[in-house]
Amino acid sequence: MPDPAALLDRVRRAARQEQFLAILSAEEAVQRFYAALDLSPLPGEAVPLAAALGRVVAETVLAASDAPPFDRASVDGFALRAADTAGAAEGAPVRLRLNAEVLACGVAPAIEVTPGTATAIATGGMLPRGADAVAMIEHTELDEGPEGPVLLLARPAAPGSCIGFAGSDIARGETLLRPGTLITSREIGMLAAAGHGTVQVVRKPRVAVLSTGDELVPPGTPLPPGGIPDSNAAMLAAAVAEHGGEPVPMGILPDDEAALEAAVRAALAGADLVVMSGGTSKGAGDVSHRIISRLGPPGVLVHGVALKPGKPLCLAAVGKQPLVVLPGFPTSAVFTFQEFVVPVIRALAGLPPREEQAVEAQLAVRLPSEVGRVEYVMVSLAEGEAGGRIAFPLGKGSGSVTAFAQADGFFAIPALDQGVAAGMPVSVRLIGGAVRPPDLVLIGSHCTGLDAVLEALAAEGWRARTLAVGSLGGLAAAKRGECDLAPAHLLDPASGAYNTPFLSQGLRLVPGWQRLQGVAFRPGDARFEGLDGPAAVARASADLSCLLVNRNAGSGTRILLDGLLGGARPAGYANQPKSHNAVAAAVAQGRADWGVCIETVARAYGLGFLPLADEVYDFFLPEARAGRPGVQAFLRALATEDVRARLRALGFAPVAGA
Ligand SMILES: Nc1nc2c(c(=O)[nH]1)N[C@H]1C(S)=C(S)[C@@H](COP(=O)(O)OP(=O)(O)OC[C@H]3O[C@@H](n4cnc5c(N)ncnc54)[C@H](O)[C@@H]3O)O[C@H]1N2
Ligand code: MOO
Repeated sequence: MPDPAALLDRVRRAARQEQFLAILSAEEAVQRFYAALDLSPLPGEAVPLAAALGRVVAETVLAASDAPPFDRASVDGFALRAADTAGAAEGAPVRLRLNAEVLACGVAPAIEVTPGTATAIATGGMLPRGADAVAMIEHTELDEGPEGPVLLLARPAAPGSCIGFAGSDIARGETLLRPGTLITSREIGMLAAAGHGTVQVVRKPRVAVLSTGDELVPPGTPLPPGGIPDSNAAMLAAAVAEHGGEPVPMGILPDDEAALEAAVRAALAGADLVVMSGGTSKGAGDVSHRIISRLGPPGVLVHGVALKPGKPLCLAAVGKQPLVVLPGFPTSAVFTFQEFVVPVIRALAGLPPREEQAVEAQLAVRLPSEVGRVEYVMVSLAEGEAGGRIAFPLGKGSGSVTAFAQADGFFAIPALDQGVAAGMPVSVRLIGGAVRPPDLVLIGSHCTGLDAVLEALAAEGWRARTLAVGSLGGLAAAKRGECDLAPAHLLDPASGAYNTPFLSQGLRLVPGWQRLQGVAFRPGDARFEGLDGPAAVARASADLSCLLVNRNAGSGTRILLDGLLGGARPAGYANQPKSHNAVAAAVAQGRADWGVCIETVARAYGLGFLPLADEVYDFFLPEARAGRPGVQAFLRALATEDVRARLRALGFAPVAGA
């Protein structure tokens, strides 16, 4: 733990200092970085075929042998001379004396097929000298003559018939594979057939992966207070392998200059490329900077790029060896890795540039953007009413670990634009290849009960996509025809009824289940114990020391709570996470003292629970979408006793007739 005075000093120094080199555009950054590197494929190495899968061919491979290696029969039958069979007909078969050998596979023929003779041969058997055709066994009969067995053939055989000629598939010396070919099982089969036991492949670029940060712990180990699992290193190592590199995990380094410098030097010595993450934007960033400047020219080439996510990206080189410091935020790290580092790894690995694919889509909601940086927005794609695609921003910031993983793609908002209006066309670059539209799109409120229905659907092979945007957001999407179902729990204060009052033309309501909303608090908290729900809300909201964890605007829970608060703004009101789980977690961890969530979730976190409302969770269904197979499957699943039993087990009460 650094002492507070040292920490303050570090903060002051960081604040004084010019943090970034001149901020470059992404294009300028790429140009400056790549110009300093040698991006030709690494030298080749011979590997046995068994180890060649996924490798890249380093040099042109010429076939070492013919395939097939000799003329061979392509049917079971008799090797013979075509000229002998002229005039053969039903009723007037040609008679050929059978030679005393049988040419099974792997048998070298010993007897020449002379005029008037034939030799029995198996599919794949080596053609004997003298023979120039093979007759299928089905077209022959055997007879016994004075000099032994005789073949009767009732139809003529053309020269070359039923023969696979040597080298007809692969000719020795023919080009089999060219440099840059990715070796799959198919290439391996060809290599084996053409006489190769090994193949020259591009050496995999070794990519050292280092994480920096005192807060990081290896994934899967218990988190100390303030600890964060090192997800960047795990993700980066896998991404390195996905693009033909060999990850060299170097572990987690504390924010300590000497240790970091030693580790970076070791990484440079043992790898072709060094990728670090974390500590690029603030105090510790200076550390990386100072270290890099001591490693040798040219050093830092780029620090600061006008894009979001990824502004603090640092691109450097030692000699021609690339060294990259990615921002610590996971989305920023993965995004900048994909954009700036993947092309380098692929080039060194001898792989062609990654194929980029873009699709046009309509932006579902208005999106503001900061002027001055190109902003990349991660989106989920859904099918619109007219068959077009709709892009929904995931709405997760650079600190999210899920945004990149869950997005179908991203689009760019130019640096000088203040945002994009809803309904505008955007060009979405796909992540991870083509998107197969889901069978079912649900947009709206999330409920743990929904997982029970979707699990049953998944078991039948249906792929559903859910976007949790809150009940009101879902209702709006349903009205615009952008989803198949909009799960919602919307209370109409005037009538006290749920959901039905919000129906409009073109929408129908599919009954779901009832669930209990209430106040969650830590058991034993005397400020709540023994009260009923509404009394607890009244008391807690009047107590300044009692911290609320609120919910996001537009969520049904927020509407319920706002109704109960009647305009009051208790302490903690600005803390507005997006799920029941996040509310329960905040209370359980003591970051807040109370919040509103469903009973099932409160209980799962071991919290006390004071009921507020038995609310109804239903599904708005756009009429135009009712006939879709995915929707029909959903309705069927919802009605099965299995799903209803699962819902009851989770603490939900399925509505009769649902
Ligand atoms: N005063 C300023 N603050 C920040 C600026 C700025 O310009 N001025 N830039 C912001 C931007 S933009 C980004 S992006 C982040 C990047 O910060 P760093 O690269 O310095 O990263 P850290 O501070 O070390 O970490 C940020 C965040 O990410 C978590 N992290 C770090 N490494 C990992 C890892 N291996 N696995 C998972 N998570 C990791 C770390 O715990 C922090 O939560 O800075 C903004 N701030
Ligand atoms: O540029 Mo930072 O990467 O926005 O989060």
